[in-house]
Amino acid sequence: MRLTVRDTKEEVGNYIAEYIVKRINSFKASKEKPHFVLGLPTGSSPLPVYKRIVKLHEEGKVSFKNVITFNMDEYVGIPRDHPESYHTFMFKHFFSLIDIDPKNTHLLDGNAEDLYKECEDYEAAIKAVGGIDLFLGGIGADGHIAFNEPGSSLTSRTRIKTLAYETILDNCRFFNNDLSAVPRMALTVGVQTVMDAREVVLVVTGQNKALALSQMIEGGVNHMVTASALQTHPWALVVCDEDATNELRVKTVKYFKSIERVQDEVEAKYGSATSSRLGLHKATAAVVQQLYIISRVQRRI
Ligand SMILES: N[C@@H]1[C@@H](O)[C@H](O)[C@@H](COP(=O)(O)O)O[C@@H]1O
Repeated sequence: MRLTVRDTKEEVGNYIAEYIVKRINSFKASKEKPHFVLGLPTGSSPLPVYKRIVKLHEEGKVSFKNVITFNMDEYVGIPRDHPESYHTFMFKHFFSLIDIDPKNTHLLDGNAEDLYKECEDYEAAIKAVGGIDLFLGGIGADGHIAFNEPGSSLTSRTRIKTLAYETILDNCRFFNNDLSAVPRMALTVGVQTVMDAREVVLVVTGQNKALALSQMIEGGVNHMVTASALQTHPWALVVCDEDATNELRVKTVKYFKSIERVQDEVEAKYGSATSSRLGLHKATAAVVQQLYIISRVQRRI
């Protein structure tokens, strides 16, 4: 797992937006795999990401013509056109502002007649398009990813979940602070559904996420902090702002910042080849070799 720290939530949004746009633009469509498949979250933290992607789209720097999306979750029992439904959120802040074909956007239907079948069909739909290439996620104050509340199985798949009281309290701000108006249940992709994505990027901003961030990065893999499962993902990136680092050890933050500095040096030296994992691997190997040679020369001196 990599951690990238930026000063503000806007900078976090810009960084992730540009990262995702780069991925979409470097995707090579083929007959077998004509679409880039993107997993998406709702919440206040990803808003700066969507804002920046929309801007890049307006500037003609990215198109969503060959992108398919799957959202992480949706409340059960509120109308699709409710101002706080995740359907409304996604169309308002993203889908209506880009050139995506609405047929290519997928959201769970929290009003489906058979909610179990809805969840099974969602997993099947993800599978049918070859899995998710990049899953963008947020984190709850209790460390949940999507709506996988504490105690969720780390091998869970799309299903119905009862929301934790902490999450209901957190989300109350979106429902005019009326606790009774917040839905008590949701449909959510499982931890394993997220883990199956080829790449996962997590947006973590604000002081209220600091404890969850330290638990997911410095604690062990634990079902009480479901986002910690990402520690075992082969390609996970967490991007946070300074406020969210408040509970991390200074050493942890310094460590990840140093990794980023070295990577920047490598990229400056080896250029765009490093944007691919293979390129980065080769470049890193070359740098390691150089450092080894330098250290031997120094020892002789
Ligand atoms: N189901 C969503 C999560 O996917 C999201 O990560 C979380 C944090 O939201 P916010 O970014 O508003 O703090 O809210 C909800 O619980």
